[in-house]
Amino acid sequence: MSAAALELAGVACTFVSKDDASQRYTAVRDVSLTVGAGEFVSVVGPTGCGKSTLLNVAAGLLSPSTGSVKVFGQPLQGTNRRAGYMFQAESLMPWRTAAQNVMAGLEFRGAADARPQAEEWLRRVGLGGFGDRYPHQLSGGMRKRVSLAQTLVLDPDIILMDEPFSALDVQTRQLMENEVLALWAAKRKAVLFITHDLDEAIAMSDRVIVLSAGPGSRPIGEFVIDLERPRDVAEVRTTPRFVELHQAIWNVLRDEVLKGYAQQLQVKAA
Ligand SMILES: Nc1ncnc2c1ncn2[C@@H]1O[C@H](COP(=O)(O)OP(=O)(O)OP(=O)(O)O)[C@@H](O)[C@H]1O
Repeated sequence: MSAAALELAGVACTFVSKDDASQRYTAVRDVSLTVGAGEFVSVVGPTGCGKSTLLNVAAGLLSPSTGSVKVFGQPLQGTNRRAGYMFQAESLMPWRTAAQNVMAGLEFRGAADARPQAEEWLRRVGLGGFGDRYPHQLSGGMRKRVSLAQTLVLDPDIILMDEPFSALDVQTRQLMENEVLALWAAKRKAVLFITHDLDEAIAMSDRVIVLSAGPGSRPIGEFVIDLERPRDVAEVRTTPRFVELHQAIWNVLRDEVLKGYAQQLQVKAA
């Protein structure tokens, strides 16, 4: 059997306060999860449970306190060079045009054809002809498309996405989700997708992993999403199987979400 694209085994992450080393917080504990080559896996969980922490571990931006990370069977050391990232926050350089933003990573690699590749990817994400615009001259949805092109132009084998569309309005978000699915279907890269939106997770994924509330979050449920592809994220939500899956996953997630909110309220009150 070929190795998984990404494998986290027994991962725990404990953060130690800079001011007081006795102050420790274990965000995640005993996390084992895999993403197969070409598989689309989402992780859902209550706010603050450690979803981004796990994505940072997969990206090699954060070393786990215990446990191991393998990328296509090889232990991960340093940043994950097989992966591309798309985060929640705006990642575009405001002083560069859309095309120059998309080209940046290729230029860094010394690619001679950075400009035509960037133009081609802008076209694929529906922004052909917008390459000369600066980020402030684009809408939020368009900027996300540029970010998507910026990630995909590097042709990563693994795509790590942390709530990439959470800042978008519902319609733009659904358009972007469908575009990501179409691009994913064409290239079949491994995707680890973090979201707090269960509908989005089900509509997009092959598998949904549910994390418990923190501290010490860990996977408490794993669901295979057997909805037919290709999917339209808006239409698939109306199918009986989607509703069934939603109910089954929500049954596991509901209590954790309530715990997560209760903890946030305690932190605020303290
Ligand atoms: N560098 C850090 N130092 C200390 N604590 C941290 C650090 N990074 C994350 N945490 C804590 O670890 C927990 C998990 O954070 P993380 O951002 O991974 O959660 P999340 O599930 O992505 O949250 P959200 O759904 O709100 O985006 C939180 O309680 C957070 O405060």
